[in-house]
Amino acid sequence: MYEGDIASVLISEEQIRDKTAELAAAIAERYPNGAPEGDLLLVGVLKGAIFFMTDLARALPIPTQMEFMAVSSYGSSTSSSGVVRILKDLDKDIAGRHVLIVEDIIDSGLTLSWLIRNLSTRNPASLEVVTLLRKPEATKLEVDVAWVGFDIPNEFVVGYGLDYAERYRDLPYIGTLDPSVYGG
Ligand SMILES: O=P(O)(O)OC[C@H]1O[C@H](OP(=O)(O)OP(=O)(O)O)[C@H](O)[C@@H]1O
Ligand code: HPA
Ligand SMILES: [Mg+2]
Repeated sequence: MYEGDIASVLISEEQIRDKTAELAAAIAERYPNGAPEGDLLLVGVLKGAIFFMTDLARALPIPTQMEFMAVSSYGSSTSSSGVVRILKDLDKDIAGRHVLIVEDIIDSGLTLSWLIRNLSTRNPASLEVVTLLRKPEATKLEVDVAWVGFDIPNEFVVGYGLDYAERYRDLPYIGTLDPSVYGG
């Protein structure tokens, strides 16, 4: 699949599975009796977080509900446009709910810092973040994140939900993209 486009496998399927189980156990400790004001509400950030969100929900030993929000700042580029747009808002009110934002990656930090600010104004009972990946060298805006799966080098990655121009999301692992694909 995608022969020649992937320069290297950075994180294997098995590593993703093990890390998801580890994160789920850590998250469950934070909500020992589930969330008191109704089930924990997972807010997945489309589209990148879809695979992580569904795997995490199934690994969590506490009841959860799911909402999705779509925001976009990358389009078909490998760097953030700097402008975050809501493409799809939450369907439900989150006031009084325990909310866990589920992200695939924190790169510049722009998307998440914007999202935290936006969701905070809706008065959730608590608001935490779990991200599978983070690029510490690329982060421009520090974001308070409770759980991070992997810190990775500052390279453009694809797979397991992450795209380049909408491609490669369906890869089961996370890999680096050969620069020839985006003309680098
Ligand atoms: O920390 P940042 O520099 O803001 O980058 C992180 C965000 O960028 C990607 O989303 P994208 O805008 O590509 O939308 P997508 O998930 O639909 O691919 C990714 O899924 C994160 O949401
Ligand atoms: O490295 C990345 N890959 C894919 N999408 C992204 N969005 C932010 N950073 C990345
Ligand atoms: Mg994208």
